[in-house]
Order: sequence, then structure tokens, then C-alpha cells
Amino acid sequence: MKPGDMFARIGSIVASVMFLWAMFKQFFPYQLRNQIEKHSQRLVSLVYPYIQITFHEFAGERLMRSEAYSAIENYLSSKAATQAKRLKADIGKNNQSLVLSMDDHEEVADEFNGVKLWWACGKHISKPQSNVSFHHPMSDEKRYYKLTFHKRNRDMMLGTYLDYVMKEGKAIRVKNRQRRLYTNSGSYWSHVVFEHPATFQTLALDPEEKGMIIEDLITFSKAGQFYARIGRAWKRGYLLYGPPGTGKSTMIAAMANLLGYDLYDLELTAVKDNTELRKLLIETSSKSIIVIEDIDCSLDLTGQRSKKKEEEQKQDQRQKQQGVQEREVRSNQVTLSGLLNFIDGLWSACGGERLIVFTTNYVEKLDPALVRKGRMDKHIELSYCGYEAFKLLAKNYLNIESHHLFGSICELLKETKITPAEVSEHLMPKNASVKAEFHLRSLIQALELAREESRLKAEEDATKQDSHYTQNYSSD
Ligand SMILES: Nc1ncnc2c1ncn2[C@@H]1O[C@H](COP(=O)(O)OP(=O)(O)OP(=O)(O)O)[C@@H](O)[C@H]1O
Repeated sequence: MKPGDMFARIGSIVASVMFLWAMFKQFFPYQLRNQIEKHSQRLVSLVYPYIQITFHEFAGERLMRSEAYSAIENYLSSKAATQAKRLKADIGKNNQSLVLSMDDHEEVADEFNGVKLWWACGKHISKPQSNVSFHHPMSDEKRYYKLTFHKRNRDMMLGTYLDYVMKEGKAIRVKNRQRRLYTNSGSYWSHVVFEHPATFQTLALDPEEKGMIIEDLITFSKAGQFYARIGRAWKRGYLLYGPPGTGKSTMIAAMANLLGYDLYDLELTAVKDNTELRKLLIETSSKSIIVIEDIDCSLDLTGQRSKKKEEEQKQDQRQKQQGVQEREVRSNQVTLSGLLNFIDGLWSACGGERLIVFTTNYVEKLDPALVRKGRMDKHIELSYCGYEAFKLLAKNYLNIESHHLFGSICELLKETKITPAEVSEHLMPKNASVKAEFHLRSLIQALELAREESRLKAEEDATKQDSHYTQNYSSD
């Protein structure tokens, strides 16, 4: 048969079917039509050995986007990229890469434990409601995924396979999601996109210590089942301490980037009382790091009330006596015991995967109850820049791994206290024509100056001690 004849014949068959369907719709009453459709579907299911499950995009009374649908969408994204012929592309949440997904009415095959199955995606288009004046073109499209498998594999598909798809899909979403940096003003969190570029590779730290910290973090992130088995909250406390500019904040950003967690920067001085604190802590999501910076400045946490604090409280008392409404009185009632109890108790109840990180410049000022092991699982000291840390900074900033000036810098670093932040400032390239040597010499000058200053200070201290001794004991 010629192709032209074949198309003519197919055309006439299609036209006849359409005509019959139109007649059927017109002349059979609705009830009867329904019955016929129901029975014909039953008949088909007797001979058709496949089972189909539909997952709609919007479900429930409030028409929330279904979690199962999003998980399937993520799960299928990689399969669609390799199998589907028609793909949809969109800019990903990180605004950099294109994300591909299968287009409507595409089908991809999958295999699980040797069993073959198929996923198809489609959409229903419902009639727009006439009384709605503004009409979004997409609002009447109802998308769905349809899973088809042989009925003999029913148990495996409904049990293990769907569980597997949900888990994989969620894991992909966590990996690709846009992370957030939350800050609190009073008892509310607000957030911005978290895009700090710090990583452990760029963090200048003794390589051995760095390795231990990374291992500790990764072990924690995989220990969900362990924490569940021993009946403890899946949380871990870190105390980072060291002088300003030694990389405490940078390390926290690197931790968040390593684990893919959100960051909650908890400003305790903005929290009025324990009730607000409880609310804030409950609202933090799983897979997050809660950071309390400069904990020594959040006065009630040290356990030792400073004079300034007592003054403030006396003033509050005076204001109360003067009839000022209680809620207007600015008094920081967040207590050390309140915070520790919340951390210990609250998260055990609301599930987990949270790190809590405290930072301080003065570890010796903290109440021992706050820092004892168990509450703070790991203490990390970030200190002045050593030679290994310097080499990493030189590689990051100047792209050099050796230089004839490295020897002198190594010697000077042994005698001088300089923070990685100060070293970075000297190594920061100002323009392309300036050579690495210029930056290294600038660093050497700073190191020599710092060495001279500390020598003078030591001499001054010694003189002061001498004069103190002479004043107190010369009369004896
Ligand atoms: N160990 C480090 N490795 C790489 N860069 C560092 C390191 N320490 C400091 N820096 C650089 O110095 C800057 C300041 O460091 P950072 O804010 O992390 O210090 P900090 O210890 O948190 O200081 P503070 O106690 O004042 O908050 C950072 O932007 C970073 O570029």
C-alpha cells in the first residue's frame, strides 16, 4: 500500500471512531454512559496485567503541593535527562545550572531489584471558572506522575520501591536545595539565601586537626540510626574559641557548606525571655546549625553577673516601681540553665540533626557547666596563624606553593602571634601587576613589627613588675 493510501485509510478510521464517540456521547444518557465506562474498565483490568498508581501534584483539601510528587520529580530528574526525548529546562535554585525534567506525556523506564517499571507524566486541564476575573494560565493544569508495573510485583512496588523513591527524592532535594541563613529579631526568624563560599579546603588550619573535625561532622551526619537506638536527640554541640580573626565564623560557614545545613544565627541579646527562646528553638528546622556567637557577651550565660548587668536590673526595678508596664521593661531574662535545658530536652522531643555551635574569644570566662563535655561535645581552639595555615593562605590568595621568602616567614611565625585574618589582608592581591613577592615582603614587615611590639611590651611588663616589687618590698 502506498503511504498516501495508508494515511487516507487511517484518517477515515479515526474520523469514524470520532463520529461514533460523538454519537455515543449525544444519545446515551449520562448514567448509562457511566455504567458502560465502569464495566469496560473492569473488563480491561481483567486482561490487562499492569497496575497503575497516579501521584497528583496538588493534594488534600488545602491543595498543598504533594510531597510525594516533589520527591518523584527529584528522583526522576536524572533518569529523564538520560532517557526522555522531550525535556523541560529551568534555571535551578542556585541560579547557575539548568535543571532538566521530563516534559508532559513523556515516559521513562526504571528498574528495581530486576523488576522493570515505567513512569509517565501528564496533565489534566480543567475548564476555567467563569466567575474568576483574573486567571492564571497555569492554574487549571493538574499535573501527575503515573507509575505502571506488573501486578505480580505489587508487594515489592508498594513496599520497598516506593519507600526507596521517596527517600532518594528527598535526599536529592536536600542536596540541591537553596540553603538559608536565619537571623532573629525578637522572637521571629527572618532569612536570606546562604551563599558563603568558605569550605574546609580554603580554611587555614592544621591539616590533622582539620581532618579530625571533618570526620567528626560526617560521622555525626550519618549517625541518625545510632542516636535513635540509644534514645538520644540527634544533636551535637561545638564550642569554638580563640582570638578575633582566627576563623571561627569562617569555620561555621565551612561546616554548613560541608553538610548542606541551614544556619540559624541566634542573637541572644534580642531574646526577651525563656518563652521566646523556646519558640525560636522549636522553629529551627532539621539539618541546621544554630550558632550563638560571642557567648561571653550574653551576660546571663556566664553565670557571673557583671556590674553593668546589676546596674541594668536596678534600673528596671526603679522603672517598675514608677509604674512602667512590665513588657516595656528591657530585661534580659535568658538564663544559662534555660538555654541548656532547652537544648537537652526540647530537641529530644522534636527530632533532629542539629548542630549547636557556641563561639567565644574568652573561653576562661565561661561557666564550666556550659562547657562540660556532654553539653558541648567538642571543643575546638582556633589560634594564631602557624606555618601550615600560612602555606594554605598563600596557595589560596597568591596561587603559590613555595617561594624563597617562605623560610623567613616560617621563622617569624614561630616567634610572633598573628591571626589568619591579618595574614589574609597582606596576601590579598591588589592588582594583577603586583607580584607575589611584594605581598610576602609586606607580610614579613608586619611580622617584624609585631615581633618588635611584643618585645617592647614584654620589657614594659618586666619594668612594671620591678617597680611594683620595689614599692612593696623595699621598706622590708
Ligand atoms: N583560619 C582561617 N582560614 C582562612 N581565612 C581566615 C581564617 N581566619 C580568618 N580568616 C579570614 O579572616 C576573616 C575574618 O575571620 P572570621 O570572621 O572567621 O574570624 P572570627 O574568629 O570569627 O572573628 P571574631 O571573633 O571577630 O568573630 C575572614 O573573612 C577570613 O577571610
